[in-house]
Amino acid sequence: MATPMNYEDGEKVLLSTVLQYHNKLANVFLTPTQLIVETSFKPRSHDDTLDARSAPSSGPTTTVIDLKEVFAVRPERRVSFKSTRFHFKSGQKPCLLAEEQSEGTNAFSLYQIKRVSKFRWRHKSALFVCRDYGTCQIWLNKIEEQLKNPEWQRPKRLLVFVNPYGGKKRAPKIFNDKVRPLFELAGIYSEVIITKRQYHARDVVYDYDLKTIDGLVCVGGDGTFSELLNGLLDRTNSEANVEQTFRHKPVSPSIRIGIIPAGSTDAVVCSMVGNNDPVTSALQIVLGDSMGLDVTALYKKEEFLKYTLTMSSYGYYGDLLKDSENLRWMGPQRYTYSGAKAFFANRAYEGEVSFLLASEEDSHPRDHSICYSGCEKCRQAGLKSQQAVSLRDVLPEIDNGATVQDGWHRVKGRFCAISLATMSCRCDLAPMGISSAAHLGDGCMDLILVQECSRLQYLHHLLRITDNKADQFDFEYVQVYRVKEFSFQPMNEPEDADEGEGEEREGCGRRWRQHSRMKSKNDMNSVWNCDGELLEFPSLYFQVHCQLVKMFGRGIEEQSKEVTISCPMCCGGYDSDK
Ligand SMILES: Nc1ncnc2c1ncn2[C@@H]1O[C@H](COP(=O)(O)OP(=O)(O)OP(=O)(O)O)[C@@H](O)[C@H]1O
Repeated sequence: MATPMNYEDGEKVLLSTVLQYHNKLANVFLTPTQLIVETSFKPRSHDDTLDARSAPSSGPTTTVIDLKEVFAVRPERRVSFKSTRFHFKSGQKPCLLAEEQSEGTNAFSLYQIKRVSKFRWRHKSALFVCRDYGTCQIWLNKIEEQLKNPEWQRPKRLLVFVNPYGGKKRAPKIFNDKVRPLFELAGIYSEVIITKRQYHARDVVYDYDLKTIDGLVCVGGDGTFSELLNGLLDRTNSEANVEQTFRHKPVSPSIRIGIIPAGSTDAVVCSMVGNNDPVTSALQIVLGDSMGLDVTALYKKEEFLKYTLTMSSYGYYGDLLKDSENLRWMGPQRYTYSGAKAFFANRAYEGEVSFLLASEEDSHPRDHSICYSGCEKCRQAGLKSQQAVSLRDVLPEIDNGATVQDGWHRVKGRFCAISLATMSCRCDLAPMGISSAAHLGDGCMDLILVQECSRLQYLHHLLRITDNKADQFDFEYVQVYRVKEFSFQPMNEPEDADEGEGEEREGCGRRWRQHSRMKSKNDMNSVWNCDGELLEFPSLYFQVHCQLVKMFGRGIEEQSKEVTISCPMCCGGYDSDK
């Protein structure tokens, strides 16, 4: 075994030996963050076990494996050097081959992610063969040690909720076939709870001993995630003695949440990853990447109702959801069907919207800046929010008939749709999202107002949402603002609202209730669709909180990076697609 030294880039070399890598001999170096494989066989002076004259004369290839993208190292069955395809001339075999008789395994595999297509990840393995058992053990131990780098915050124990009811009811199969094997390979222990009813995940999270786990994972849709998030935030606030009163300051939970998409819309995952591929999401959890996600607190007038994450919408999307609730048997197709019905009804609702604009430096919904992994806007916003800097002082001029008072802007009118997007809300039907330039962690919401218009005009707007290159806001009857707070007052306030039957439970300063049963008795009004939950009370107030929750994930990668092991030899590696 060679003595420690520095590699060419200055990184400390922890181990260096000649190993066999994809049937070729290679100088292999382990640093704290990389495994460097030099397959041009030029033995270094530190390795005296090789006969330099025996080096094959293939061209030089250096492969750098980023350990941040390696999630497991595992011993393999012993590999006989004789069975490998060396073509050394007689008398030129390197002397390490003579040690093949020793006991125990002499081979290990390194499991790392690979990018197979836009935003989709899979994993592959690379086999390394050592001269003997002892060398193999040293490599295994040293690599395992590096993979435990505390900065990478990789989870070891997870509490997983699997919703067998949402989407196409495939969550249990997705978890067992695609996710569990990856977690096991990465050495993650997961306690699995199959949800048995609505709010099951929320109730468990409220009481579970969270100190025993490194993260929460839900296998389901946006609704399942919303329940989990609400349970966690309620609990965190309660433990910090924060009453969830009007415009309260919620406390950020220390535990992270991951989502494996298995719902109908999966807008959170699509907005965070770029697709709703369960394997990609599982691999992002395994790697332990973290990112902050904005959360919006929702109030019925001044009474706190819940936290939302994706989109809250009144009018078209509210009517659509209300109609689709009785059509769950249709699966995700119900949204297309109910969407068509709501479109032909072409209703507009009267009311007044009030909003507090984000400051100019927070950017604009039409600035075409997509929130990619490592987004600078979100990074800056996260820093500002930590420093508790108020961004409400600078308010730009706005047009479209809005009046300004006390920093609040007000627009009265009749609206086909009023939507608030806390994130871009990508999904199959809206590949770039409801608001493509919305950010995941900038502490802002995009407010989209579609004034009363004809069916044809509304269709133009809707079609542009499905077109990933078009600007869905470029119409005189559509206005879009980046806001921090928002409220809606219908012109015909319902006098009486049925507070609903069903489950109630004391939460910190509020009563958990099946909000969907709150019924407005006024047909002049629409309903709110908040994260896919129906709220039949029109007067709502929203306030966004910058990066309130920490998620497992890294955001949408701007462009497919090169495959980490970029040499022809790795093509024979194990492919998780197989
Ligand atoms: N065993 C169960 N039986 C009935 N409902 C359940 C059960 N487990 C969970 N639920 C409820 O199912 C609801 C819908 O789940 P989920 O949001 O995951 O799927 P979805 O609505 O199809 O997807 P999306 O929200 O992405 O459109 C959740 O609100 C959850 O409370």
